[in-house]
Amino acid sequence: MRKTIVAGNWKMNGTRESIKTLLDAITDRAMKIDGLVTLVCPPAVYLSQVVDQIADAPVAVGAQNVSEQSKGAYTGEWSLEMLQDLGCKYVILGHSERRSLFGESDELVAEKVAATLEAGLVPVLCVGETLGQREAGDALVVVNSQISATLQRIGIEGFASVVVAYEPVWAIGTGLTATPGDAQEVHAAIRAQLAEKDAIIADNLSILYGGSMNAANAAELLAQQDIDGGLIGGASLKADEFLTICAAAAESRK
Ligand SMILES: O=C(CO)COP(=O)(O)O
Repeated sequence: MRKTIVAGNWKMNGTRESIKTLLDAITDRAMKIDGLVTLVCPPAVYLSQVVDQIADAPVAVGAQNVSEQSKGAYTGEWSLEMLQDLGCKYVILGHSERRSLFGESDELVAEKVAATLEAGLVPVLCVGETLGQREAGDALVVVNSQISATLQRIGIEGFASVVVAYEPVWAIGTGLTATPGDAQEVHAAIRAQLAEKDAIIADNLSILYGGSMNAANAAELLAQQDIDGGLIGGASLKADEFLTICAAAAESRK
């Protein structure tokens, strides 16, 4: 059975104080429902604070990135072992901001996914096309090739423990959202690509949508057959918006 996952990617935002306030509001009202995961991904420097504050609340914690290296002379990086040590369960990998601003290639992202699986954490593998690629009619080709790079590295069995997030680059932080139909088309194409290798693994894979998802548009997106949750940026910084999306996700499981 697929999990429904609502993940807040806080990106590079917050202070100790603002994160405490936001998290208090989320943990107060987070729902404990079988198969529903509420996930927050704070900036790395605040991971420890967030893990401590969550205590027994039904909220999981993820990092926004990790090194593929295990330890040593990698100034500015952090390792999977460190994330494990903190009690972090998920890692967002291959976000389009990492790909475009920090030069992360498909191959590097695949390497990070493999290392994350090996460490027993759950990778949230992000894929998505640019506006130019969509306008050229290449959205599915681009997304399928991003998935292929990781598939080659970890094999289909690896996808039994991966979460995929489809985030069209043109929808991130722009207020433009993919129509439910367009998003569903890409989600179905990702699932079909993996189903060619293993139908059961593909069917159990959670595929999240990201890109200007908010309290107003979440229910319609989440109602799509192959949309199993959201990876939320801006709207995850407001507790009410985020919790409304979580409630829509809970409703979509019924
Ligand atoms: O990049 C995103 C989540 O990873 C989406 O960001 P927005 O929700 O701000 O568009």
